[in-house]
Amino acid sequence: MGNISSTTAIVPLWVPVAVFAHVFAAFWLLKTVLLGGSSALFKKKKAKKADQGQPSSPLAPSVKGPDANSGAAEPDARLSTDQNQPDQEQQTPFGEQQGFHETFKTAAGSLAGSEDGDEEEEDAVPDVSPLACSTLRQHLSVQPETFDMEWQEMGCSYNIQGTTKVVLQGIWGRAHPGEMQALMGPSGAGKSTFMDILAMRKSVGSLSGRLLLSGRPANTSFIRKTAYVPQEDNFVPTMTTKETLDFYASVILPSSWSGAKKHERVVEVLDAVGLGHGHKTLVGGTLPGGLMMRGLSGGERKRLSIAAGILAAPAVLFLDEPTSGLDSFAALSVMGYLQRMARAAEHIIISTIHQPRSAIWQMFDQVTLLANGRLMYHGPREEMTEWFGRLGYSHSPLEHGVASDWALDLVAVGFAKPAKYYGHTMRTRDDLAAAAKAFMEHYMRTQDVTQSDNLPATTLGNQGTIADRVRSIMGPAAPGASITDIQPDRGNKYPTGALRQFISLVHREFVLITRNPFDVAARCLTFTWVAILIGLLYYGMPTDGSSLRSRLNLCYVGLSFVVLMPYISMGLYTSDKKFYLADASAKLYRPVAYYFAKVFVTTPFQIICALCFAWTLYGMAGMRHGGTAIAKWGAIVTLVYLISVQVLHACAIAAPNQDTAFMMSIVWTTVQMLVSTFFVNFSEVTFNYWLTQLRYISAVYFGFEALVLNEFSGVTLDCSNGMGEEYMNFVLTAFPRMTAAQKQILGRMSQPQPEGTVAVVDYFEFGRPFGVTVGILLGYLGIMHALTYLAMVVSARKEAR
Ligand SMILES: Nc1ncnc2c1ncn2[C@@H]1O[C@H](COP(=O)(O)OP(=O)(O)OP(=O)(O)O)[C@@H](O)[C@H]1O
Repeated sequence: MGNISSTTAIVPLWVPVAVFAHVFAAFWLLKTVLLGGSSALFKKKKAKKADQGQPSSPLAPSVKGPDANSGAAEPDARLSTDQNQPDQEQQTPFGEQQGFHETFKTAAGSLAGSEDGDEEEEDAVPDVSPLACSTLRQHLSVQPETFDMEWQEMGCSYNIQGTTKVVLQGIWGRAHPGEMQALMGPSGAGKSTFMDILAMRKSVGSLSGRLLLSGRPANTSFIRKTAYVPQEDNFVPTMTTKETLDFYASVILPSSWSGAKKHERVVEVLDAVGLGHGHKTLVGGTLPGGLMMRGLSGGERKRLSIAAGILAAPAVLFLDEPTSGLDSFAALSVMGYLQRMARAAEHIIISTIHQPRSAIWQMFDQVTLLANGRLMYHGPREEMTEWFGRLGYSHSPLEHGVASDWALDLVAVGFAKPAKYYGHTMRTRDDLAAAAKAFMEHYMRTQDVTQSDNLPATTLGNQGTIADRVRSIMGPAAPGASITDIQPDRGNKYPTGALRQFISLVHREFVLITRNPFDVAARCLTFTWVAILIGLLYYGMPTDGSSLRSRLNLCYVGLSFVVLMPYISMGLYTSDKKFYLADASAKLYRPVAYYFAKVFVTTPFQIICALCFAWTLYGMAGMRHGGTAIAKWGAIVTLVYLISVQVLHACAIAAPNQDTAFMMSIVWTTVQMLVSTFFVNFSEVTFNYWLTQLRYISAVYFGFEALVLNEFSGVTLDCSNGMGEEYMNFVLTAFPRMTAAQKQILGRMSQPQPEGTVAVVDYFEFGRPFGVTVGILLGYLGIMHALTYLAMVVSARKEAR
């Protein structure tokens, strides 16, 4: 039997804990501030360097920013280092208005004025001359495997409530190393579907078709030779460009590569996309929690995406709308770097693109135009207008502008197209079908289509066979048709092992949370300040029986705070889901590596925050003295907090949106707090007693029991003055349905006695051993982790394309 000490507040506990919390938070805040500051300084220096057009390494492109072009005195020097080289880009046999040089000159010159003085603008267009590209090629440490691609009769259909919806049919084409291919079409034409099939990343729908690499059927190893750059990147805003690529290098480059080789590759790729001078620049963007962090410009960010895409030297790089969201000059800059990489490293680039400006349009070698799931054109960019001219749809540059815009207008049907603006154009699906059929006949006639086992023979000039072929192509795609060589790799999809991924993810998670001022630092301070606020209210609690109510309340207040506190982080949990799903769709790492890394990094910080709260409050209020009691209080409060965090995290992942996540969490929290026995003793519930069984899912119920036992068990409060009228009235009002026996206990306590035994533990019918409660709470936490993980994996499956 111990006594509650007559000295109340435990100063040696709460003061060091509160000081630690502030130093801890200040440390992380300072690190973040210094990081942001150095980045800002760095950016200024970098802007100067870019203005001077000084390459920082042999790989850095000789670039000119908008300012450098404004004089237009020597614009072509940049693009034609080798004056003797014939200018391929100017070969526009079918009447394009401007060559690339000329268009770029005009565009860059006109933009220069508007960009003047803008220190943020870091974009520049690289030198894409053959000499510059071959110089770059010589310096690259890794060369991608090169092969010709040929795809035949690709299609996709979905079974929707028993009916077959054909979204893509009869798509043929080819691509060669170093080539830039544009994939265009109106919205819903099937561009994403086609690109996903071609990239072997499509896992839903009935797929058909065949992919040949240098004449041989592709197998699932093809997926490792490709990279996919999505429209939206998924970078951690608080990482630098170098750290970002280091992370990608660690998870996508083969484990057999040494650290030095990976480092070399990261540096050369950053140089190649013109980011070599800003290794320490933060990526920036919106942090989970809403804070905007200054970082890369839109164009630089897109170039970083491209750098991540080409890091593993893929033979084929697929890009989804690489210029979306960029201003005109940044878009030109990004595409310039892309073209340079395609030429230098002989990547095949296949990119969806919407309404490219003239200069960008002319960077493409080949074009695939889709409409309504059909192939309208596939071939050289400069021959597209000629082809449609043959069908009677003529392009007039003066009237219709850029050929790409005109082609998109031409194949867009389903809305009024006044002849005044559109001239002779396609208006109906029948028009599209007729044009697709004509193109297929043309393609079969003019292309040396590779024979393969699954496809009927097609030979140049064999009209009968071609007609058969066309008929089969133009018919609806056979439901359920699939050819194995375009199925996604379902085996070992990851280039690195789970442990390697775990280590890389631990580093990224650490940076993600410690550099976010809303995360570690703010949370630690909030927990401590709230504890101080509550502690001030309870500071100097008496040590006799009159403190019974306060001590009991504090047990409950401590737990209710940690149950409610995770709500301030709901935004972090929902953004975490978005973040994970984007990476999962890119199949960057195993879900289990991600989950363990997340738990491994976040749990210690959560424990620190919970303990700062628990012990500051405990010490200030002057709860039961003694190391064991203090440790037990800290353990229970922390466990309930971890459970609460995990429940909210699980809700954020399982729910389709944040509002639903809030609703699910609030139901759980209500149960936690109501069925904790603090508000109503279970034996007093006469109506709907079954509801009290919900206690078994209430972490607060178990936690409250442990804290009450910790505070009162084996303790004798001095009741020599009795509890007094005030406390008696409080207890009677708070527990109106008391049994006669309970009232008797209370009556005893109300009388002045030399030493009164506190009957709180008896009243609540508490008695579970502390170890059992801890075991139950740990089990609860484990189950919540399992459910969160399950919800994560299920959500990722639902996102399958
Ligand atoms: N899982 C699916 N189930 C049923 N239909 C689908 C599914 N996914 C896509 N579609 C349909 O397939 C068609 C082609 O879609 P896709 O996303 O490939 O077009 P897109 O050309 O990329 O369009 P956008 O430019 O708007 O992205 C659309 O009509 C779309 O509604």
